Amino acid sequence: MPVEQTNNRVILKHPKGPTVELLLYGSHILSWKSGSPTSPEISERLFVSAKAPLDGSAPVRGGIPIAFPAFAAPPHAHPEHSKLGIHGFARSEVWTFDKVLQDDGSVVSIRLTLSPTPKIREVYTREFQLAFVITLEEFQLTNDLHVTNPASETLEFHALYHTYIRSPSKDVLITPLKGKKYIDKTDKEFQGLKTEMRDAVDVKRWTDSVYEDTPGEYEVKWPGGGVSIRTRNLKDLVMWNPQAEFGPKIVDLEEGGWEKYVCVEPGYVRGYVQLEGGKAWVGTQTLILH
Ligand SMILES: O=P(O)(O)OC[C@H]1O[C@H](O)[C@H](O)[C@@H](O)[C@@H]1O
Repeated sequence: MPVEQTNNRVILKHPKGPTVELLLYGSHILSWKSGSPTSPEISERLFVSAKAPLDGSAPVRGGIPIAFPAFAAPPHAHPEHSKLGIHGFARSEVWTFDKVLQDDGSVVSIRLTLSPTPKIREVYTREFQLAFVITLEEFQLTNDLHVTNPASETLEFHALYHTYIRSPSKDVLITPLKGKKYIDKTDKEFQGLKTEMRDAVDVKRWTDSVYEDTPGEYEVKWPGGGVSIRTRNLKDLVMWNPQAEFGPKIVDLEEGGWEKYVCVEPGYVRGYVQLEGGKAWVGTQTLILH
């Protein structure tokens, strides 16, 4: 079976060997195992902390969390987001497995959905419908977040994929961000925009940078591996790794976990997506293995 469902998980199995495993909680992708064109051995491509609870008691530290409708910590600037926790509610609600969209031998694709629940309505009063489409191919994984606004007034939101790419954080380099403006959240004295001067960005030090108006296509490289990221409708990019400076303060991050990943997070987080009543928006990331 190309798609298996248990109580709380869904597993996609590509006929060539790659798999994706996700929790219904958060529609949270926990695992993407795949070979690449240059190294056919199937291996894990995402990082999940060994200390992450996977029982739905808290958002998962690792994999691909979805931030919606607000990115980052309260206090949120948007009045409709004032009661939301960090990164909004999409990553901490149980989604519904809707259906298999495609299963033709080269592509396995499924859709999950989320609509307002009583719990969401306690903190967020706007109407919305979310659909998350996961598409697994031999060497790539695509995520499409569909946001529909069934109301008549414009819906304003952030959306972001908080992707934990398994990689040696001391060696990883991300391009092309030179010349791009960003907020350095680790710099408590200066919260204005800085300009990226580096040809390739590393995360050797504690990094929490929100780049705006980025190219939408990125290369994440390290000796012996790499991932290309292609995006659609996600104009910003967040880069995050706490390193030893901040990592030990994160209770659900395993000791030394910060050495095993880089978070490269395509999103729309500077300003809000403005979605007119009755319309839909799709934000896409595709991860392509080298
Ligand atoms: O701990 P979390 O809620 O998962 O957030 C983890 C990180 O997410 C983003 O990258 C933010 O820019 C960081 O400031 C935050 O620390």
